[in-house]
Amino acid sequence: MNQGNVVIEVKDIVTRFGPRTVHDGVSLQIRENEIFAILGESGAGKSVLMKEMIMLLEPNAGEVTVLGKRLNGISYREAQQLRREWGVLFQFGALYSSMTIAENIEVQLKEYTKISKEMRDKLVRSKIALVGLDEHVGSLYPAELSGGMIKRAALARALAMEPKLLFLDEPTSGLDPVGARNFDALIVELRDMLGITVVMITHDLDSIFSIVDRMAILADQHVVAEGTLKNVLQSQHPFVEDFFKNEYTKEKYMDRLDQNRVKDV
Ligand SMILES: Nc1ncnc2c1ncn2[C@@H]1O[C@H](COP(=O)(O)OP(=O)(O)OP(=O)(O)O)[C@@H](O)[C@H]1O
Repeated sequence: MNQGNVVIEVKDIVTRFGPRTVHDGVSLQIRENEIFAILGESGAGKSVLMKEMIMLLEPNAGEVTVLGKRLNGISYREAQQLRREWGVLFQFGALYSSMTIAENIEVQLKEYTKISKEMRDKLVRSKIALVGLDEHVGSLYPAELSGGMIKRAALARALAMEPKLLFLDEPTSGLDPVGARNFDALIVELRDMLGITVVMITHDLDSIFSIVDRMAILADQHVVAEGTLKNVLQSQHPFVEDFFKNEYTKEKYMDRLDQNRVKDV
């Protein structure tokens, strides 16, 4: 597995909304082929940071570079090209309710490519299979699917353009424990099979302990810890202490914490 090249670089980002400063010099690097998590308490600016990576928001200062392209001052043409390189799974699936699952998956293929209807149908079928859904799901509407199926359908849509990067906003939230672990396994499988890089916002300790390669902790307008679980656990920042070193976590994940040999845990 190649986990060398930096595919996303965030450098000294400052983000303000009116008088509120959300980021005040946020920097991090995400490498090719890794599963990278953004952690932090509610309101820490995780979603805003992800939106800045996918050009839905612009920071007040600092630089974001994605796949070698600086987003500051990027031309319309380059921005459109870059948008094809990523897929995004928003927190609540965000499928179009008036379209079937197949039509939802087809949206970007229609918008960004000139491929024939027959080929689009083939691609849609292959994406539905890729995320582990049954072929007939393509003709159903979002309202006819369970929460877990909606997540998978939204993932199929995010993968429609065969992106290099996959952004996931709390992918396992709202899923039951079995569904959440199955979804984690799917993310790993897709990363391995497709060679993509995965960036996810998560609060899910099971995901963090089992599938995440590296992570960044956002707090106090900064990245207060970044790296592998082992690196992050060395931090004594109050968020890290509360999130990873509380009694419940220590008991439930004793093995993983022991493997990472953290002092005072
Ligand atoms: N478009 C916007 N306009 C004004 N304020 C915003 C906007 N987007 C986000 N904010 C503010 O920025 C802060 C960070 O929001 P963000 O959604 O990034 O938090 P988060 O870390 O993702 O939280 P959560 O875990 O609750 O989703 C919040 O105070 C939010 O109200």
